[in-house]
Order: sequence, then structure tokens, then C-alpha cells
Amino acid sequence: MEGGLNNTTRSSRKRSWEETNKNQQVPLKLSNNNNNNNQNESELPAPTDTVVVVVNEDSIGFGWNGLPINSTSIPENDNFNFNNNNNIGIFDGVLAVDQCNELIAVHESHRHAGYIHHLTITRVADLSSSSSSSSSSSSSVALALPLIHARQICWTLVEEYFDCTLDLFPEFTALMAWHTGSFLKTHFDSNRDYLQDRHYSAVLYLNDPNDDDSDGDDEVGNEGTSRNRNGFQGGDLVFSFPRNKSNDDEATAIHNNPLKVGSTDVRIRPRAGRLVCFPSTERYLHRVDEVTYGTRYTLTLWFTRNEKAMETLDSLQQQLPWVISNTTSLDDETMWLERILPVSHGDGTMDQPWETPEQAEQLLQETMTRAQLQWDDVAKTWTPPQIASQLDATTNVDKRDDAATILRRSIWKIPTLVLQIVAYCWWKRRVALGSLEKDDLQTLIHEWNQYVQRRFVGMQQAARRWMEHGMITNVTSSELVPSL
Ligand SMILES: O=C(O)CCC(=O)C(=O)O
Ligand SMILES: [Fe+2]
Repeated sequence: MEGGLNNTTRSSRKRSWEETNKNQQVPLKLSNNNNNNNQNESELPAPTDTVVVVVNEDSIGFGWNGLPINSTSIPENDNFNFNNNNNIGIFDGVLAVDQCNELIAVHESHRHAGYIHHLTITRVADLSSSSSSSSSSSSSVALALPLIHARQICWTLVEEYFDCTLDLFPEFTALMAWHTGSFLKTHFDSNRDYLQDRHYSAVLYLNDPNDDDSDGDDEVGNEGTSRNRNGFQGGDLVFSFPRNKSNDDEATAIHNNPLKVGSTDVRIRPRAGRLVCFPSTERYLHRVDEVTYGTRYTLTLWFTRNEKAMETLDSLQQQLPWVISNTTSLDDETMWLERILPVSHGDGTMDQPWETPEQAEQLLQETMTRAQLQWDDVAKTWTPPQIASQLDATTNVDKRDDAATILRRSIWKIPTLVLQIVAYCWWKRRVALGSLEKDDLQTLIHEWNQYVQRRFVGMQQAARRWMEHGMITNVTSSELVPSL
């Protein structure tokens, strides 16, 4: 079956962890004077400035728990070599400290050796392996849920920040623990042939450094949450930009011999709940300073514009029936589905009640198939855009087959959205959906609807953009985006 929970068209290229990450972080042969790479001692290093990024208090909105999300962009200026509108995004308060601690616990439950010394990782796939026995895989699914939830939040923020709404797909998601002694030399994140599909990098920090300079100490804990445990020292993320604003030739020269040009270091200190995102291109050279004490925890994500390179959650989604079957009260479930499914699938109808978990699963499959067919139909009636001529190279919408393809991508998100609300329920309320009190459920649905509203606003923006570019010619944006 096409679409739905069956991801036949998705991620045909299933790369193993070893293939994907082998040598991934072998540093480039470039260096600046401030890292550990071997230097040619006969050359005098050029000076390096350091800018320590301070996140201001301007809130850009509210996160899932109602906590404000603050953002800082490092402005383009003469010292930095930023490319067009691309920039480094920094968001604070993306997750509450308790949520970070949950993710740390999830990591600890399944961690295994990572791609450099003193690094352990837990991929989302490690939590949804279909090879486990059914009872242990069930509990792994539960562990995967907060990770999926966090991934969804970061995904949306990164898409919005880079003006790529509905154009990005997670390529890789993993929790990581950077133990004492770990570090990464200067590199960029698409620095291997097999990493070409990595377009944007995002790191969500899960714990605070415990040195005195940490500006995160009390503010994060103010929201009625406990302090983050497991502090660490060192571990700053440091970008190295060529000292002067430069063109491509100069960038090449810098690669050939960075010591001669000098650089400005942009130093970002981790903080629990802080998300940093940046393009994975060679202009965004960065390193991780050595962790000199303790363990630094991250949720590390890469995003791709290539739908085919999206990481697969197949085995996780196959276990969705188990997740659903753990919700017991029919009334509340029905109410939940009535609200969620039409909104998620955009067809506004529910012609089949959800009476059993099996029916729910079937309904989910059918609805998604229907949505897929609907989009296929749209694809036939739209005028396919001549994207290459209509879009210039700087547009985030890359070479596309047609606008419907882009829209259809949003369908892949639906299983994740369903998982997300279950995740929220389990991990925030500690109960299965069915056993929620009515008031709680109402709050939950309200929060969920706000979330979905935001996504639809994003869809509308995307639709407007596609219309501006002539990608959509014979439908209106209201037809394009189902009303709530
Ligand atoms: O953890 C960080 O701050 C950055 C990690 C990084 O650069 C990488 O994994 O490629
Ligand atoms: Fe990196």
C-alpha cells in the first residue's frame, strides 16, 4: 500500500549506522589556530577573535509547555562570512529541564558506542527495533515517544527559522552523551560524499555546564522544574568564521590555508533546553571543545531537503497498534480521534467510528491512504511548475518535481504527529490517553490544537510562497490548506 503507515516510497536508501557515520567526524584537513589539529609550526597563526553568544530575552513565542522560547540570531556583520540569509539560530527554552532529564534517561537506557572516543549514542531506531521481543519492544516504543516529541519541536523550529516550512525532513536523530575527554575537531557536517543529504544541523542541549559562567543556572529552573543533573565542564560549540566577509574564492583560500586568514570564533555555551541550528555547509565550520569534566548530553539532529533521505521510523510506526491498544476508555479516545484525525488528515470527515484499537489502526491506515490519493489527484490537476526556471538558486525550495510532491511530503509527518500526542500524554501526564480526566484531556486537546494551528499557518505560508513562485497556478491557498 502506498502512503499511510507503510513507508514504501520513503527512504529506500537504508544506510546502516556504520555506513552513515564511519569516519564521519574525521576532521577536515583544515584548521585554525585555536584547535587541536597539527599545525605547521613554521607558520605563524593568524589572530582569532572570540565572540561569546549571549541569548537575549526576546521571546519568539511559547513552547509546548507554555515556556517562552527565546531566540538569538547572530547578525551578519563584517567579521563574519555568513551566506545570504543563512545564519545560526539559537533558541532557549525549547524543552523544559524535566523533559531534558527524561531524554537523558532514555539515552542511558539504550546507549552504545558512538562515532568518536568517549561518545555514546542512542538513535531513534535503537528504541524501535523490531528485533526485540514484543514486551521489550513495547517499552522501547514508550521510550521513543519523548524523543519523537522533542524531534518534532526541533523540526518545526528549524523549518521556520530557515524558511523551509514543510520542506525539511529529519535525516538522523540521536541522543548523545559526550563523556569526559570527548571533543570534535573543526569540521562541517556534510563533509563526506555520503553526507551530502545533510542540509541543516541542529543540536538541542540537554544539560547545563556546571561552571560559574553558566548563565543558565537559575532561570531554567524557575519554571517549577528540577535542576538539571549531571553537569559538565568544557564542551562549548565553537564556530570559526573567516575574519573578513569574503566571497567564494576567499572561502576556498581559507580552506586551503586557514592559518593565513585568521578567524572569528563564535562560542556557544550549551544550556539545558537550548537549540542551536545552522546550515551543514562548509561555511559553518565548527568544533566541540573537549569536555574536561562530567558528561554533556545532546539531542543531535540533521535535516534534509531530500525526502528520500529521510530517516525511517518504520519499525516504530509498526508498533503503533500496541501504543493505541494501551489507551482504554472509549469515550475519551473517540473524542481524541474525532479531533485529531480530521485535522491531521485534512479531510474533515470521520465516516468510521473508532471502537477497537484494531479499528483505530485500520482507520488510520485508510485515512492516510485516502489523503495520499487526494494529493495524487491534486497532482494531476495542477500545472506542474517549471521549477528550474521559476525559482532561482537561492530559494529554499530546491529542484522539485511539482508542487504536489512538496505537499505530499507533509503526509509523512502524520504518523509522527499521532505519536506525538500519545507521547505528550504518556510522558507529561504519566497516563495512557484513555485514563485522563476530562479536564486534562481538554487541556491536552487545546494544546494539541494550538500546535496543529501553528503547523497550518506554516502550510499557508508555504502555499503562499509556492504561489508567488508560480508553482501553484490553479488552486487557491484556501483549497490547498484545509480549514480547521
Ligand atoms: O554537540 C555539538 O555541539 C555539535 C556536535 C557536532 O558538531 C557534530 O556532531 O557534528
Ligand atoms: Fe558538527
